[in-house]
Amino acid sequence: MLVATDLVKRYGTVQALDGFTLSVAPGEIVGLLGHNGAGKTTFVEIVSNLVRPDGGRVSIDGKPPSAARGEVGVAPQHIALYPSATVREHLELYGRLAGLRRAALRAAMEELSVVLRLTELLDRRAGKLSGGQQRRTQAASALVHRPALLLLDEPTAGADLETRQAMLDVVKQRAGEGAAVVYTTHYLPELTELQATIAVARDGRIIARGACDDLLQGLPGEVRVTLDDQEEIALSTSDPATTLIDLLRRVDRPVTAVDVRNPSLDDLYRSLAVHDAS
Ligand SMILES: Nc1ncnc2c1ncn2[C@@H]1O[C@H](COP(=O)(O)OP(=O)(O)OP(=O)(O)O)[C@@H](O)[C@H]1O
Repeated sequence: MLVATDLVKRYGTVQALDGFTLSVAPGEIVGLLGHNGAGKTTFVEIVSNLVRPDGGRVSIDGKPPSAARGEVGVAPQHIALYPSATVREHLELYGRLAGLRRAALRAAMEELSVVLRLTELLDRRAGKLSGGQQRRTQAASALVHRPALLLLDEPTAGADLETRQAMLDVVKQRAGEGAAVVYTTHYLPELTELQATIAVARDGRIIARGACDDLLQGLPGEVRVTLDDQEEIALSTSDPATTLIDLLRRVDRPVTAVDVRNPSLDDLYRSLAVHDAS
């Protein structure tokens, strides 16, 4: 669905993208990770036709971004709503811009209002909504025309639990219906919940890409055993089960608690030394 190859983008002396390559299949959710400044937003802006690359190619269902705008839904990182327009007016505007009319527009608005918990807010002005309510309105505006490609740039930044869950639900639903999704986030557990594949960006390119389980293979997990006098033994291991059995054989005091932690996305992130560079 989305194929981006060797994208290059410079801003003066800053190399925002430096050979950024990423493909997303229909129905796939790609969790795009990376430190601040890694190039994630620049990539999203190029695919949404807001920014022109200096080099490389983007194909959306075989078309360049300029010819594929109707197939793309974008929820930018920063809130971009019209403060004096209501939630309903936003949905109508974005739906109409994408060619939806009358019954089809009403049905799309109603469905999204339910799933993004906006029904009670439809006649409120966007400028008067809370941050989470604005996030949901922004996502609804991106989704109303059922785009085949969804670009969600940190859609849950600053969101409370209800907003986060609504966002995850709608993303799963749309991917289940065949949409390709690029989902940038710094909250790694969301990607596990979304069963996303992972792409890690660093310095303007993708340095790791694949299924979560494959990327985690071989990374160390942790085994933690607490003894009766509260002493704790913690071992880093790539084979937690065997390490635990060995450890339990060796300790000669009563064990009061055992904790086995398999490698997580946090460990992957750390192993790639992806630190917040801001
Ligand atoms: N319009 C611009 N003008 C100048 N520099 C820019 C512009 N947009 C992005 N950059 C620079 O390009 C680099 C990549 O920025 P980008 O916003 O793509 O990173 P990001 O991975 O989305 O970061 P974050 O996680 O903070 O959102 C950064 O060094 C940034 O300062």
